Amino acid sequence: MIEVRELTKRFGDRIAVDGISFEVRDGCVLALVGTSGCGKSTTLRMINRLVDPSSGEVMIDGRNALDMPLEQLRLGIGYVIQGIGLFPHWTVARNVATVPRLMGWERERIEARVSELLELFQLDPGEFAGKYPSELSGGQQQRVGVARAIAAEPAVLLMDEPFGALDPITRQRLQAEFAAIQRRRRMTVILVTHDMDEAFKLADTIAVMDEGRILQIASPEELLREPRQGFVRTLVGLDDRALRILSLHTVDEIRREPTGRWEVRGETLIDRESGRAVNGLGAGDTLREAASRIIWEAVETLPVLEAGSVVGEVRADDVWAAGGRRA
Ligand SMILES: Nc1ncnc2c1ncn2[C@@H]1O[C@H](COP(=O)(O)OP(=O)(O)OP(=O)(O)O)[C@@H](O)[C@H]1O
Repeated sequence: MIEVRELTKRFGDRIAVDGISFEVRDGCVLALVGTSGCGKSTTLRMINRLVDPSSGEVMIDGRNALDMPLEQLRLGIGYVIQGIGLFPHWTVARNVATVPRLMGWERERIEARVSELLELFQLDPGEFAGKYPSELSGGQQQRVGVARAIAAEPAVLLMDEPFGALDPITRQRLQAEFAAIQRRRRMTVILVTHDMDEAFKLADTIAVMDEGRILQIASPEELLREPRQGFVRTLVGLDDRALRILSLHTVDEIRREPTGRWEVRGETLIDRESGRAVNGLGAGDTLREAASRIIWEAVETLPVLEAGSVVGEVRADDVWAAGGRRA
């Protein structure tokens, strides 16, 4: 658990962070979002004490981070920075092994961990372990940066624009990989981003910052349904909010029992009512994907498939209701 209380940073006359308070519960992801210069990075850097707070407190698992020996604090916190920050003269393996080495892990354990992480991030250890950062693409470097930050399984992970400066496809892939790892490892994460979609995708809670203050801190859905101020409304993008709300929910949440209208013929699924072949939805698909498919196929109902058999169906009305204003 991370607790930040009345944290303030002044640079000369300028207040970069202005008395902010928040908590991140164990295993949760908090996203700090806001426009450039609003104090996101400074907030993050005060937590691992790369920046000294002017006033306020940071508590990590009930201990005051400002009183902890610096090395002990930093070794317990994974940190992914803007622009990657890999050591250029070290191989990928050595970069990933940085913190485990500092912690004095046995050699075999380090090697096993490095291989495990490279595989997790789809970097074949045989091919990549011995390469240098300059021999990698931007996306590969970014993966190594994230692998390095989580190598020693830190309880706390701070990420500053970890997927910035990537093409949209690579960014989405990395976000999905990170989400899958986070589901398994349950680290306590603070993610700085100016990309609202990234925040909606990865965070349990979003804090919207402006001029050093937190304007609103809420779950993604609450922020979309009840943005408190003009700036939050602009940032959240009200025009897209129905679709964004749909992307927070899965087919599994609204699926009904299947009726007898679906017939499996070999590899093909037939809707007996229309006589047309249809593609089923997966239980884990988002309602945004379901909505898109319903519109594209111009149908009222789509089947939900699991391992080739129909396990449910989704009705268009239920999808529209999930994305709409609640009565
Ligand atoms: N070392 C420093 N000395 C003086 N001013 C600083 C320093 N670091 C940050 N600032 C100022 O503090 C304010 C907040 O900066 P910060 O980097 O935290 O913003 P940010 O929201 O992370 O922005 P970005 O998304 O552009 O990185 C800015 O006005 C910045 O110019």
